[in-house]
Amino acid sequence: MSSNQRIAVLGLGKMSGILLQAFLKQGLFQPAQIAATVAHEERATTLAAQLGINVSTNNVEAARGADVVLLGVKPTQIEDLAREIAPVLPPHALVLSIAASTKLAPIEKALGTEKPAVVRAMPNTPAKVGAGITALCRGHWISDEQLALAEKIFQTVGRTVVVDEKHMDAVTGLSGSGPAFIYIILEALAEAGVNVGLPRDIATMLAAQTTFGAAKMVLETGAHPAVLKDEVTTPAGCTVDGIMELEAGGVRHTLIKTVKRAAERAKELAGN
Ligand SMILES: NC(=O)C1=CN([C@@H]2O[C@H](COP(=O)(O)OP(=O)(O)OC[C@H]3O[C@@H](n4cnc5c(N)ncnc54)[C@H](OP(=O)(O)O)[C@@H]3O)[C@@H](O)[C@H]2O)C=CC1
Ligand SMILES: O=C(O)[C@@H]1CCC=N1
Repeated sequence: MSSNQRIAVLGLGKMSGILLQAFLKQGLFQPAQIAATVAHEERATTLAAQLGINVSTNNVEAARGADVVLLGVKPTQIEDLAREIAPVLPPHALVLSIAASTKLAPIEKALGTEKPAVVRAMPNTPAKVGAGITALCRGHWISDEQLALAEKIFQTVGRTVVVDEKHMDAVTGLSGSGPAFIYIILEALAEAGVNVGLPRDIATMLAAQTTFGAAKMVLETGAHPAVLKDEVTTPAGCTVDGIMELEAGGVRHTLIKTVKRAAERAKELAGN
């Protein structure tokens, strides 16, 4: 970003905090280009000291004249926030909403200008280590250049994929919420390692690296996961006995229901 462009991060919570720290670390924005807000004064003071940026509780002042605005508040707060900042946003401002559930149309309507430029994004917390995935969908008046800018911003924290808005709740259930599901699976695998006699730190490292390695195999070979699974499964060996237990435990059914429920919840949250 050029040094005279400004970003406002409104609602500097867990997810937008991860993004902002990555932007700073990668040099996408310098501290002087950033203004952020939270709800509570004492949190604003702490974050300003921690991050060396301007953090306040004043959304209007933070958004005034901003080139890029990242909305990081809860889904039910997005429309009010958009209405609050609408009068001070320059016509060219690119608004990025990371809220689950809240659709583009009500955000565009709340901004009220003739052709507001809004991109909806669903990032995830592995962004913290540069291994995030962000799904983006373009608002009604987003130019190719603005979409490219949104992609560039989120590519500082991992991969991006552009989807139709109709897929955003499904994305939320799979990759937005997904890290939490994987952590539980990882924790259970580590517990399993402890159960068969491994020290906990070694069990956790084995579980995490195995998960990472398997994911990297899928991403880099492009092979179907079932083909990769077959490579591991020696006839009459150990793996197939393990797989029988996994299937008896209904892991597929449980994961399908898990993502389905999270995606349904994403439909409900904002109430639009
Ligand atoms: N956590 C995740 O993994 C992901 C979250 N999201 C989305 O990100 C959004 C935030 O979630 P998350 O980061 O988990 O939640 P947090 O509760 O951590 O963040 C919400 C932030 O909004 C601030 N806030 C509340 N009201 C206002 C206001 N009126 N003006 C300015 N700031 C305000 C809060 O301030 P204070 O700290 O002072 O209370 C808080 O910092 C949600 O819409 C969620 O759907 C999207 C993808 C992944
Ligand atoms: O739990 C949530 O609602 C948010 C959206 C995806 C991840 N966290």
